Amino acid sequence: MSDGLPRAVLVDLDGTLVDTAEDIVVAANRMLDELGAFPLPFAMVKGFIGKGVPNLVRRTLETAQLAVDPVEAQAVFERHYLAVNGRMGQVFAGVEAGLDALVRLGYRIACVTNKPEALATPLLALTGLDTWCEVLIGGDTLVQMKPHPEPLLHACRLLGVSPAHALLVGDSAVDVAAARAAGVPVAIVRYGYAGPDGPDALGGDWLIDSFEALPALLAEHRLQPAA
Ligand SMILES: O=C(O)COP(=O)(O)O
Ligand SMILES: [Mg+2]
Repeated sequence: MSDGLPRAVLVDLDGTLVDTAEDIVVAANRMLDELGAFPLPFAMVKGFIGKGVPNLVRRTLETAQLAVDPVEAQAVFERHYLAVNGRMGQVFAGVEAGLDALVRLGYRIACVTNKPEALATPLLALTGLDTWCEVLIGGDTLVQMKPHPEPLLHACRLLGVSPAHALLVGDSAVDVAAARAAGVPVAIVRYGYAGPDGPDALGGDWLIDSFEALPALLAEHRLQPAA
């Protein structure tokens, strides 16, 4: 039963909306090449995605045993990433149809990602996902990024929705931790970048195979849009 409050769906980007791993790994390996190191295997760099670009660059440098300034290396990574951003990245099956159904039902959508704004904004535009996402909180929009609760709380404030009346859809332990700290229910996609133990081990409230499952899940749990 609806109490007339507006409802929102907060969505993660990498591994949830878009399969960005190939673009990210290419950019990381071009950074290593420019800095004079050999490339790292795809699965290894993919495992560094989810805790923001500074963490990904730091772990890539450590693994390649490169002693260079991480801030300078990050600038190199971001230059290469901007050049390939969205080239190989694919929107996961069901995302567009699921988001479209949610918006038609009256849900408001915010993208809450640890990807910096300068990379997330063009990716949402290139993929057309900005059609449905009315708010973007990037990894550098605020002082804190996920797993801190503030990006989720800030998105809720911008959409005028209480955290308990929002839902986060994500793919990683960082998403679950941020959601728990913010008091936002969380659904985990089975197809994302969950890490070695898989999505079942993350402890989300629900596991979904596709965004197309969201309208029914939200209705069942009474996270309904305003009447
Ligand atoms: O940039 C990252 O590390 C991952 O970003 P995400 O929060 O969209 O998964
Ligand atoms: Mg993610």
